[in-house]
Amino acid sequence: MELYELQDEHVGAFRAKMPAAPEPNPPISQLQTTVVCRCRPFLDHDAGSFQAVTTNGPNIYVHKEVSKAGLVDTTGKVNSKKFQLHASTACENDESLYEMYVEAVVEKSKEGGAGCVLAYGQTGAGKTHTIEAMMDTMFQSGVEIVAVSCFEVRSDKVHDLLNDSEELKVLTGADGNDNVVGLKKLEAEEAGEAVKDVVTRAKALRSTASTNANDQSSRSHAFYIFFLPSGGSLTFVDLAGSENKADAKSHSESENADERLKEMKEINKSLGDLKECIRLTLVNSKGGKQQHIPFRRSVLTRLLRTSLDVSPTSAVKTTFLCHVGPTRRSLSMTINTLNYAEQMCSATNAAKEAAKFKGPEKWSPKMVASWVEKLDGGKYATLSESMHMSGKIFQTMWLNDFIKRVSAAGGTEADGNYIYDKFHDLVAESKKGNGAKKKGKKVDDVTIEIAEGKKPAQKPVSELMYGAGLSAACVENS
Ligand SMILES: Nc1ncnc2c1ncn2[C@@H]1O[C@H](COP(=O)(O)OP(=O)(O)OP(=O)(O)O)[C@@H](O)[C@H]1O
Repeated sequence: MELYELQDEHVGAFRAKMPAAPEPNPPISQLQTTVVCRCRPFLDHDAGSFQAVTTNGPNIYVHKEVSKAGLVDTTGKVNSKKFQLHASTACENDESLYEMYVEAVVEKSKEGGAGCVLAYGQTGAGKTHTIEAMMDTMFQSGVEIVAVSCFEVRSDKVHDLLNDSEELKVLTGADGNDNVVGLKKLEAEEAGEAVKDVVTRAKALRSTASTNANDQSSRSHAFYIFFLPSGGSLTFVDLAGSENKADAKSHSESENADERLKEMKEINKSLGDLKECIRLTLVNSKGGKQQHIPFRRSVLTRLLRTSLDVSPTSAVKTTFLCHVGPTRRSLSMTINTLNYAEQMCSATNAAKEAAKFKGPEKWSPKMVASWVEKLDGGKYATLSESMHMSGKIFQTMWLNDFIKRVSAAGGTEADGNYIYDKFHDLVAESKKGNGAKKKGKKVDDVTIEIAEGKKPAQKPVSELMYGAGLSAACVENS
């Protein structure tokens, strides 16, 4: 028996012992940003390498051979490392994948909102396969499309895939959003061909090349934008794959070696910028000192900015489909992809938690009284009864009036000063985004309620950048 077969047996035993994954709560379709891992099936060229990825609901395990002092265990033992996203899938067919993770995004666009489905991951992991299958399934399901635009981002420049790869500029509008200017928007009835065929034509113009990992590797980031009768839009993004040294080696042996290597560096740079934005999005969503997120570092991150908004009130409903290869051969890239996917997922979850936090100025009278009761271990508990006023009233109250109130309840001037200062500190804190989340700070166990059903008004798609639907002003009709 070959070693990889023994290793496969150990992975099989690991899978057999795995408990059933819990149902996602809340259901995936209710998330504004969803991060899913898709592991592509085994292909002929994977032969000779063991199955290094196990998917089980939100849990993804990667497996690596056990080795001691540089020697691989010859009995085939494997070690496992766990990652957690919103969901994961291995052998799901394309239709099921669409139903589970893409249909809700399409529905949002049908209602007039903005949706984005984005494929991320290493080269050869199946991004193009998935994005094309998701678009095809959408066409087959009869979604009505009124217009389409397609472009690619190559070497930090935008090229119109419906207009002979014409180079276009990205400009920042008065609203701060970045838009591709002059992009061709082909109306369905004007096109004289089905939208599906328009997309096929656009795909043919996209730059591809052969690499070690993939015969038909995409050398650019492709954006396909569909405009729906509701005014909503839906964007499918097929990112170029991140590459490792082995792929770089194949480039150095190819005919256009210099060009290929330059291309690879550009792709890795833009993906590096994207990773940095994801990393800092996580830092910021955890509260604490807010960091500058360098969205402007590359055209890719400028254009993905609204789709990277992980807050539950984000204007764009987004599904990130992170792709990994199934074998041991791609393990280091798989771990890298999952690390960033996990950061994105954590950022989404942290932003959701942060949104639950209600600043003290929004507290009910009961919450204010409860806070005073527990302040400094109950030192001011006897005054809490006289504190039945809303956080809003407390915030606008003058100090002398507050002290009078405290004195009437039997407190001292110093008590009044102290409580007044503490409350205003808390208001300032929450405005900085730190709120109750900041380490060492507690809003003294006051129940922080979620402002249910109070979502900010959705911006009309026409005001948003491409990811949320191309700004109508910036798309030139054919
Ligand atoms: N779910 C799948 N089912 C069957 N075949 C698949 C699947 N995913 C990927 N493949 C096959 O794997 C190969 C690589 O897939 P694909 O070109 O989509 O990778 P990619 O991630 O887009 O790569 P690159 O970044 O290099 O463009 C292709 O031959 C594709 O047909």
